[in-house]
Amino acid sequence: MFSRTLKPAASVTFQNGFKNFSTSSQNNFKVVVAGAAGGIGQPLGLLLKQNKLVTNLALYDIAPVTPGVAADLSHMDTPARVSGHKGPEQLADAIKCADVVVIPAGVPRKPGMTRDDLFNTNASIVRDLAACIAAKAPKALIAIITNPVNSMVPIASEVLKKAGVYDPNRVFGVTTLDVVRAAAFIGEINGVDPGCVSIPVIGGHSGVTIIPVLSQCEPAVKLSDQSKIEALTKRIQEAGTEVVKAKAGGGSATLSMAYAGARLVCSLLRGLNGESNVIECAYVKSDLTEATYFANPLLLGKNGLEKNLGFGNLNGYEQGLLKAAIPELLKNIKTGEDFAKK
Ligand SMILES: NC(=O)C1=CN([C@@H]2O[C@H](COP(=O)(O)OP(=O)(O)OC[C@H]3O[C@@H](n4cnc5c(N)ncnc54)[C@H](O)[C@@H]3O)[C@@H](O)[C@H]2O)C=CC1
Ligand SMILES: O=C([O-])CC(=O)C(=O)O
Repeated sequence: MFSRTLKPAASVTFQNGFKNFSTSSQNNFKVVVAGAAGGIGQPLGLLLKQNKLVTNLALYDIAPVTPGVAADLSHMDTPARVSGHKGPEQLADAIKCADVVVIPAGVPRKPGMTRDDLFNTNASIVRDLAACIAAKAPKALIAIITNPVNSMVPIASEVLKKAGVYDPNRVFGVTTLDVVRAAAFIGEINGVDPGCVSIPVIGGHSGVTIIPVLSQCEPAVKLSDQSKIEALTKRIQEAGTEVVKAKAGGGSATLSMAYAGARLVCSLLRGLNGESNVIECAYVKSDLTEATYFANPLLLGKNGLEKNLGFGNLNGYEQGLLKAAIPELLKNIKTGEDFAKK
């Protein structure tokens, strides 16, 4: 559907379509949504049920409505077979033989909270899900939506390490919404279809760790004034809070997140399916900076992360953003690792 070029970090095609699948598709992937009954989980299930690469869609949640969500989606006339799994005793069945597990399980923010305020509740949820994935589907690609993403990815990674099945190429923190938002805002500024905007967003997924690399945007952002570039950067960094405030206690972004999550899962499946030049930004184990996890454009393939494409040249302003992000990322990563090692 969309075709993008990401430069200078990569000069390959960047695609986010849900429907443009190669005719040689393997078409038999099992995708698990853990947290499937929630604000993100339900529309994410709706989008994944329409993905022709998904033949088996397993919906897991602890909420009583879970079998109902599965029954509801199963009436759609698309090929994916839907199963519902409610509660920890049905988790192993949901996870077994998964190709991709996407995790939106956990509590969202209310106004006045930071993503870090969610850590205490969400850390054990992600730890326990990761432990089950390690046992039942150790080769699955894991896409973590749950906040704080910057700490949840290190937790899942440590759990997989302890179980002896860690593969850094298979664990992704979902930062796709930052990319989607940046493209939406720039599309509006430039007066173009946001689907034609290619913009890498690097770093992590909270406040100052979200670094839109506006100097690499294609087409170029039509803002000449540095103060406007800074205001746009700030808006992208604080876009989650913008939604939290607008929902006034009713949670955080769900629909745009489901859209972004479905895009990443689709790209992971296209990579698994052998398609070439599939590129997405995500937060992964990294040695590009001092931070041991970092988000930037990645080439996806049959084993998950095929090649880390780096982040190319940053201008002076962006270098300053990176400098501000690193201490925060280091702190978030340590919090996650310390929790998992307890
Ligand atoms: N990475 C990103 O860009 C974004 C991340 N988020 C995060 O996604 C998470 C989910 O947000 P919403 O869907 O709005 O929340 P929600 O409260 O609507 O849904 C969460 C779901 O998780 C389920 N759940 C809780 N504990 C569970 C467990 N142990 N196993 C399985 N399911 C469990 C709940 O029953 C509920 O159905 C939050 O942590 C939020 O901050 C939200 C937006 C963007
Ligand atoms: O802001 C939040 O809490 C949810 C989130 O991560 C986002 O919308 O980017």
